[in-house]
Amino acid sequence: MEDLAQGVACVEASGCVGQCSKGPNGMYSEKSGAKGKITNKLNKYSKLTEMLNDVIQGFALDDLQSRVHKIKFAIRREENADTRMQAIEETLSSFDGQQKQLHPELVAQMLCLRSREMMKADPSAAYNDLRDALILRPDWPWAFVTLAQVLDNLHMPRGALACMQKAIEIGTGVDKNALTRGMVRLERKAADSKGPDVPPAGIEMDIRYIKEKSLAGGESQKQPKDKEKKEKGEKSEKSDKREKKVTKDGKEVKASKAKSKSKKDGSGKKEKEKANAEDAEKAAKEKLELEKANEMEPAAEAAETNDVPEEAPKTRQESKPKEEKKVPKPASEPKDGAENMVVKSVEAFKDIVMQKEVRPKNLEKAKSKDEKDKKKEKKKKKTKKKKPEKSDAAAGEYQDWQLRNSEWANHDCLRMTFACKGKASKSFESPIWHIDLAANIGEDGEEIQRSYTPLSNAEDYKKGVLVLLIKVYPTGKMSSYLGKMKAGDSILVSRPVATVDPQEYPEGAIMVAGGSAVVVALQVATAMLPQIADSFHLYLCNRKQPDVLLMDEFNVLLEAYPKFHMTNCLSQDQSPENPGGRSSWSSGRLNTELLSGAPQNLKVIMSGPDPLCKMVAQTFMEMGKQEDDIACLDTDLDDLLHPDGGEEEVLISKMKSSPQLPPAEKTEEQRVEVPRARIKASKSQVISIDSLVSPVIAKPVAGLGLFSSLFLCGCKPTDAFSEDIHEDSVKQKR
Ligand SMILES: Cc1cc2nc3c(=O)[nH]c(=O)nc-3n(C[C@H](O)[C@H](O)[C@H](O)COP(=O)(O)OP(=O)(O)OC[C@H]3O[C@@H](n4cnc5c(N)ncnc54)[C@H](O)[C@@H]3O)c2cc1C
Repeated sequence: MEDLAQGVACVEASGCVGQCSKGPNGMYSEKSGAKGKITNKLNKYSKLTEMLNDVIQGFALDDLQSRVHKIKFAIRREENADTRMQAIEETLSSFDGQQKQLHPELVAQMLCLRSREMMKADPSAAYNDLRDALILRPDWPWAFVTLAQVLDNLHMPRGALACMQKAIEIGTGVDKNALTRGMVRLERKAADSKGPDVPPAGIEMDIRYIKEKSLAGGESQKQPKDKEKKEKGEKSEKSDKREKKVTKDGKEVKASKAKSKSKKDGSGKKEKEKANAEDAEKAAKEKLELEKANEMEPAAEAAETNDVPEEAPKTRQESKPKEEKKVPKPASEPKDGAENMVVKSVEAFKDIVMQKEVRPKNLEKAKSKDEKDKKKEKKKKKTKKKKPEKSDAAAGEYQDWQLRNSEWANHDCLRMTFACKGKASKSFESPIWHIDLAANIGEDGEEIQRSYTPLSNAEDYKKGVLVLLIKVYPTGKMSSYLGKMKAGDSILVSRPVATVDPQEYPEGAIMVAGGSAVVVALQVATAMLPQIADSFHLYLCNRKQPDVLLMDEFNVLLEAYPKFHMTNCLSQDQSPENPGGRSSWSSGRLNTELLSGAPQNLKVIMSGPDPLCKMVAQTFMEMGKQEDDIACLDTDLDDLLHPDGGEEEVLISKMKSSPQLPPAEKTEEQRVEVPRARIKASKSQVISIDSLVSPVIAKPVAGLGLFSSLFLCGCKPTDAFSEDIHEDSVKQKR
């Protein structure tokens, strides 16, 4: 979304918009922070562009942008790594010069995608791609986030931290809370490493902002200088060695001399020289942009010798001819129209970069003003002798909760009790709610988030108590991690998040729950039963009798509410002989006959493994229900019912037959100053308006006030619950 909105809107992360079952959702509002128009099910490229069209007047993409964004959408969802890489390479090589000049952001985005593919196998290539992406888009937070991952993989936590800081500082299009959590882990790593980062061979730390922080710190703070000196010595030795070339007669000479010799020999062809000159001009300009935009390490040796050392920052322009600074500027002597145009667009791009460069300074000013204001505020508070309010999790942050106790509720379900280490949030948006748990798991410390519906209630949460019932899957990332937690261990817990809005079910509902979704079912039933006009029908699906949990609680509700009907389905077991209570029991899988027993005017809520939810949705649709009448809490219903998706999914294969991207439609003259909206996407994001040059649209955006906001709720329903038969086919969706 952020890529699509570039130039017209900044996308920022925020909290949930409370419609998880219909997510991913997008929300646009006129005032930052206030809730506004929500668009549901933003799970297709076409739906994203539809929403932007809808809320941002004047939003438009040219053919090239549309095509590349569709390809990116498809690449991100493609499971086969080779296919992804092929599509990326094809797209990158299909950009022509004009397209690159007109849409540098698209090239940067593709480079970033490629670096993600290569970060494990070839981190130095991944680094170089990101470096090139940052030449094209120096203020793109996502490139810094990706660079952080690359440096983290290279065991360079300080450099990674600097990248994360930069991404947070720029702030658009990233989930700052998630990044802050990532920083905690990196800080730990940096503390453990006790010294400056050590860049491995092949990584030239040439982005000064990152380099300074990466090579500083710890006990060895003094070392970097010596080390740098030493490195520099080694470097010039190295570059000296590299400069040496072997002439025909077998003598080693300095490369520059070798070149002038070849010139004297008359071996250099005129065309080659011209091409070299163009390359050199381009490379010099790009290097200049990067130095300015990212405070790149100036190539000291080059300044001295007028040569660009071979180990100078590598763009994919490959090698740079040594005489580049002596080359007459093509700009002053345009040979033909096309050449002139390219030079012009380079200049135009430079202007854009320079303009963007101004932003951080403005930000700095704003920041120092902010700091002054904060200081004033603090002073005021001091004089009033008021303690500063401790922040809670209401803003969407996670808090540390400590495991106090855990016990097995049956053969695979753990009942876990947590206590909040700080002050727990008191803001609840719905009586049907859940929390998200987040933890860095596995060797890579990958951040995993999963949703869980507490057994304990809202009042308990406010007091800082949380009881969860967790079904532990041996192959499940989060559940097996939880299974290994010991009393005293901590985990990050989100503020309460709305799961469904009971107001949308005034008559009642039909609910189908598989396995551990029993907790969700109990909460939904408890919240809905007192207020519904008709009835509530629960189908609880398990494999065997010992899997069935919380029947005491359900029996209490069955006693209290005659409008509550419950059917227990045991797919691999007989019904119990004397189950007690009002619930009915059925042996065998849930089927059409059982489902048709519920009143067909009621809407459906499902939670469980994908195959179960898919079967239930299809059955109800055959009975005449619309997709809108069915909510799936775990997986996007559209994905379940139409797994082959839309046009973007077949785009990668189509690309092979027509790899050439369409010609760019707009010239740089068509770029105009437009107000920049601010988008909020969630796990959500806010749009604010700055004035930036937009490469996206030709018309100024009208009608957006200074605080216009668009929230994008990424509350993508997570994977399914266990319903016996389907366990292995459940795919992680989050
Ligand atoms: C609103 C909401 C509330 C939820 N509340 C609870 C709750 O109270 N208690 C609870 O235990 N879970 C709950 N879940 C499910 C939970 O979020 C996770 O999906 C679940 O714990 C599995 O995550 P994992 O990381 O362990 O498994 P993953 O790493 O995501 O999955 C890896 C493998 O584990 C197995 N597996 C994982 N999940 C399932 C499944 N659901 N059914 C069958 N096999 C599976 C599969 O073999 C799968 O391939 C809830 C989900 C939502 C959306």
